[in-house]
Amino acid sequence: MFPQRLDSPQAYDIAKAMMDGFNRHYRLFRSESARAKHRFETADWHGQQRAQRERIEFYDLRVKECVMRLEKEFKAGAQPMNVWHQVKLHYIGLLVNHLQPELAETFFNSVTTKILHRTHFHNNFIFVRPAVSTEYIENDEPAAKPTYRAYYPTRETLLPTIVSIVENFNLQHGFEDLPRDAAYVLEAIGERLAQVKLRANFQIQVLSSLFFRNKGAYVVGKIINGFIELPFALPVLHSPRSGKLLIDAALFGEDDLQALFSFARAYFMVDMDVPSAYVQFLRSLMPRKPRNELYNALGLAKQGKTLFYRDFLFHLRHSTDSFRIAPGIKGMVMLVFDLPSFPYVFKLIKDYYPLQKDTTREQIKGKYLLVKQHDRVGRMADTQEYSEVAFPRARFDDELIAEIEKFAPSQLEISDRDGDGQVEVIIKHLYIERRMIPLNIYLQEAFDAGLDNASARGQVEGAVIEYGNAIKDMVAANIFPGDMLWKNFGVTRQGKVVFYDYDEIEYLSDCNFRRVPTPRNEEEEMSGEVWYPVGPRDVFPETFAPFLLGNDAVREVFMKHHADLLDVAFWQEHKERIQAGHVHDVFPYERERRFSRLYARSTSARDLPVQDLAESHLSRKEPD
Ligand SMILES: Nc1ncnc2c1ncn2[C@@H]1O[C@H](COP(=O)(O)OP(=O)(O)OP(=O)(O)O)[C@@H](O)[C@H]1O
Repeated sequence: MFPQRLDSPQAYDIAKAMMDGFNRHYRLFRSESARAKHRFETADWHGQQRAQRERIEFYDLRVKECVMRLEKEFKAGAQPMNVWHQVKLHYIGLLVNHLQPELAETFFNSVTTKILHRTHFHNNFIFVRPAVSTEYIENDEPAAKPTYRAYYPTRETLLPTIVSIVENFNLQHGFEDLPRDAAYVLEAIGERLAQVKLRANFQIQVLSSLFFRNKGAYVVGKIINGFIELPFALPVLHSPRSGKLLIDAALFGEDDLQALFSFARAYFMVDMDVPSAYVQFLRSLMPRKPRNELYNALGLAKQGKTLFYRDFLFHLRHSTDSFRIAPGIKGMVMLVFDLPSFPYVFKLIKDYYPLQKDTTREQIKGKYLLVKQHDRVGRMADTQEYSEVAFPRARFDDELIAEIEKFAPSQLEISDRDGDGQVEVIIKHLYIERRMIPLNIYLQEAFDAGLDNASARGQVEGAVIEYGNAIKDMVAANIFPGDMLWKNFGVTRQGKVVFYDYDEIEYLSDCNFRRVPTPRNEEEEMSGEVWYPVGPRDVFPETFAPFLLGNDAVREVFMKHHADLLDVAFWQEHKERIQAGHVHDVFPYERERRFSRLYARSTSARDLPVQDLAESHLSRKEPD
């Protein structure tokens, strides 16, 4: 029970020190995100990638600092429960006019659980649910930017409005030809508005900060007319020709936006006063995207993790199915399980691996961390790392328990640790990621349907093309997946192929791509074994074929679209380009969507023949 009197002389000071710790964290996080604009303006791509990587570490560093301060100044761990209750009440008081209360609550939880030991009883001390609302928060200071701005164009003023939307971001680097690009955007919008009556509330709402990632900056907003809302994003890039800025494409609708904000991409850098207001706005553009993934996409991963866990507990209460071993071929190093009614998988590192997997728990964790910090280019699933996760024992099927007892006993505790009468399965360390359809299962479904069936053939063709594209995107981003078997890739809701098996991943620049040497004698030639010496990072692309291309239909599509993946020169050239310092372009939309493909850059969009514009309408959507 909470005390009715706040009589501890130290409680306020502890709460205040904790709040100072959070404020320092958010100040540093925000200024690093805000500097993305300058890095974009000056085309400092290596700097942008470094900052994206380093910012991920900020949170844990600040939590550690804060724990140390509380221990040193207040002997926080030795304070009685009564004082901790008061600390929480004071902290809630400090949250009332805070602009990031939900993040500050999560920070409180992180610090408190480090100081006090995690038990059910201590749920009283942390924020299991938010105590302070995030609705309608705005920074009222005169110099503060609003979360979004509204523009009220007419049909006649749409073009200058688009120009001023972009100019208002005040980018300190000139555009190649902004009126030209605005005309392209206008064409794209015009197609959607042509037959529509403009209503009294016709407006364009645009988030006040740009979204930066890699070599791009994105304007994000929505067009509102009557009861219709149309989400859009405009990618701004540096032109490879002139070095000046240009709007590269116009993305519209929920699917385009989902692809931009995909869990398989790196996090954005956005200068935000009130992150919850950004999340609320983004949620109105993508209502089916869980809030935890939006926080993740904004680089606020700890908040993402907190929300995910709350959603998960809520889902557990409102479902009755059981955790089971995930469908597909079992992993050699990872033990994977899922809950059928819930769209995520849970992965734990096994205690034992077969001989061919020469690795350790620490090395595997290192590979997962590498992926987290690297640009995932839409091709590598993001994972959230959890420790000491408790599940109700009654919801685990016995086969799964037996599997964990056999392969990962060090990770398993089955007990009523918190003494509430409910036996729990407690897993020491887990990764959680989005569930996909394993590519081998996806292909098998098509084979089972019979390849004389056009849709099954299309499924194989699409999957094999996407598989090769996924590898090529990773290669461009300096990632060699290591194990490229079909089973290590998954297919997302929108048909995109994404990699998820990270234990053998390497930087491409660390690999040696080699040809298989010519045998020197008959004995070598006839040998069924590898007779030539192989170094730990040697890769022989011509040997991929037997593992991948056993099926004729698959082989035909693969050889038509991706035969270069079997050629050592392909890999070597990419390695050299990366070593020369080239930073790849990542387009979170199909290349056909680029204005440079749709329209000849030199002509004004208004001069284009009508069918060219109509074609742009037909271009395929980028799947997520
Ligand atoms: N995100 C996911 N969605 C759906 N199924 C998954 C996912 N991740 C893993 N799986 C399933 O679990 C299996 C093992 O996962 P994973 O490939 O990560 O383990 P591994 O031990 O690293 O594999 P390997 O033995 O190839 O090294 C996969 O083959 C797949 O069937």
